[in-house]
Amino acid sequence: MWQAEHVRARLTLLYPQCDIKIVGMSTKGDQILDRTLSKVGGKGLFVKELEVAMAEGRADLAVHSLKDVPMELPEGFALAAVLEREDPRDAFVSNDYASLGELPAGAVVGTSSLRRQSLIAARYPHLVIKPLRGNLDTRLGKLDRGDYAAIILAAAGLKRLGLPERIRALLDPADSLPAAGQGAMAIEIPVRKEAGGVDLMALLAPLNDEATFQAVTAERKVSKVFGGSCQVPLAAFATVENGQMHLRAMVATPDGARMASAEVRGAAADPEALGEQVAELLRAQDAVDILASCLSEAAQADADARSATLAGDAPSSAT
Ligand SMILES: NCc1[nH]cc(CCC(=O)O)c1CC(=O)O
Repeated sequence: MWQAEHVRARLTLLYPQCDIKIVGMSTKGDQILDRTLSKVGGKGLFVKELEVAMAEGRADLAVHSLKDVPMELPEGFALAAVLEREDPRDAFVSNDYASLGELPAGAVVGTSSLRRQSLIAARYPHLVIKPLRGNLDTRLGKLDRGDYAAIILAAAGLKRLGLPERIRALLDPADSLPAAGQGAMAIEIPVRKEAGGVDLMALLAPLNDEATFQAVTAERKVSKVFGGSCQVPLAAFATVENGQMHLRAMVATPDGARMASAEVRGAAADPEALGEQVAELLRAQDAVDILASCLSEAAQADADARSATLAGDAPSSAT
């Protein structure tokens, strides 16, 4: 809702004659909270209902966290703008500790992101990672209740909601490489064919931030090359300065035991090529094999859960 309000405010400044209404919606990704996103089926969960509303003409555009937008949009939809990025980093949030490095052996860290899980497991094998889902208030509530010693959240969400003081430390991208698109908002529109309608793409173009657009295009390319799912730990993060891009990416197993990482620099004007290059470097480090082992592990975990249920055990829950 904050993001939708933000886009409305920006559009109202540009087009004061427009009356912009917000249609608040809750999506599957908001509703299913007892499973990690990778188990609910991943990307698309925060997006589908909004696309249905646009297809039915109940909405003209949708505002998303780009991180939750699938790499390939369904036929008939397009991204019209990517707004200037908020802080893309992961944030360490705790009431008792100032950083991951301070946490004692056995301390419980909350995150449901496979990417964050594998990065923490690789660097801090003495910590225990437990799932954590829900909106920001729910997650902070669980931390405050003492369920976790610390939790990892996107800094962008905390900053947008006016809670920057909850951030005890910002994780250096060199240690905790952000997810593709993290911290960026995107506007999705239906590509309507009928003549005489307004050209939404052109109307929204002034909200697009070119450097952010280039960075996230490269990041999303890497993700797309490796299947674009959030069933696997994958990070891709680009910065753009003076037309030059620095793109870093990583794939790993959830336990952090196997990891491939690579970086490239080049002209920001050709983000897809840089995405391809970094993907090529990752492939040379067995990225495909690493990801295949993640997927077979996930399939095995699902099969185990199913047979446990069949055997009469309580279904496993992620609380
Ligand atoms: N569904 C998870 C999600 N999608 C976008 C954000 C944060 C905001 C952003 O990255 O723009 C979050 C929460 C988190 O990672 O803590």
